[in-house]
Amino acid sequence: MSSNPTYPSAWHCHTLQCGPDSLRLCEFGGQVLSWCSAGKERLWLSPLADDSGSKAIRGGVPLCFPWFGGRPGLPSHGFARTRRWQLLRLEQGEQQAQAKLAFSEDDHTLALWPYRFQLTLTVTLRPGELDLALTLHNTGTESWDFTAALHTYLGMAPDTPLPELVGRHYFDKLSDGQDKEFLQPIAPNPIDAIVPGLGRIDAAGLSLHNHGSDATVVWNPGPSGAKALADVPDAAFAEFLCLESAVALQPVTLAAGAQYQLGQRLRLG
Ligand SMILES: O=P(O)(O)OC[C@H]1O[C@@H](O)[C@H](O)[C@@H](O)[C@@H]1O
Repeated sequence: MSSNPTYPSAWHCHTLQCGPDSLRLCEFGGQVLSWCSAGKERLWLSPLADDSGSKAIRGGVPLCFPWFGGRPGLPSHGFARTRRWQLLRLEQGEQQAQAKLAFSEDDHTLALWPYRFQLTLTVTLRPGELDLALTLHNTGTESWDFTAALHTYLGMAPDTPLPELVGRHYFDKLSDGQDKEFLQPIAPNPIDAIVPGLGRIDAAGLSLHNHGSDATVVWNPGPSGAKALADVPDAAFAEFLCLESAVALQPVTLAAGAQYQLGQRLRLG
């Protein structure tokens, strides 16, 4: 297993290589940080991302669980992105490379959310393709509800044309969930949209396929929002767009012993 010395040691990073394509991921948060395909970085990672290994990393693909969004007095987007995951497997290959990480309850998570679970993230890299599959397993004896997201930060301008979104209705988190119609271009205004459904989105030569989700979340803080975020450089709102595969509209109830999969596949072309 190779670890990556260029990222903070507190993140515990590893590299996947598949032919010329490469990917970096870390045990902290079970988070993918970088995906280089066809010679280009496809994700965005903030140069000001917290490097302590105790706060959420701004960029890559944070995993939100067991809730998406905020809850009074509890960590934003749950706790999965701020805990260390266990690397189970890392396999390199010319046609396919794969990593598997897992995360289960511990005393810290039980104090915040009193349920037993196992999350498994399978990251599969193929030439021109990244597949992310998050399996949620209820390992306890009672059912629990969750919302969740693969909070993907794409390294593309927020005014990138998104033809599948134009004209669709969304819930606007910036105005108390009001129903609005999606218009382009987004930038330079902030956007925080929960768009029901939407299995596939094309964005600047990249296609995204979401599965297991009830919505795609589109987020960019805009200039004023970026200024308010300590871990985003002021002008960097123009460098990324989050297109998230999410269970955000309706919590899913998972019975004891049951499993659920939420995923996103990104493909060039
Ligand atoms: O700053 P955080 O906790 O990583 O969240 C960033 C954004 O994540 C998005 O998914 C949410 O819809 C936004 O409301 C939120 O501001």
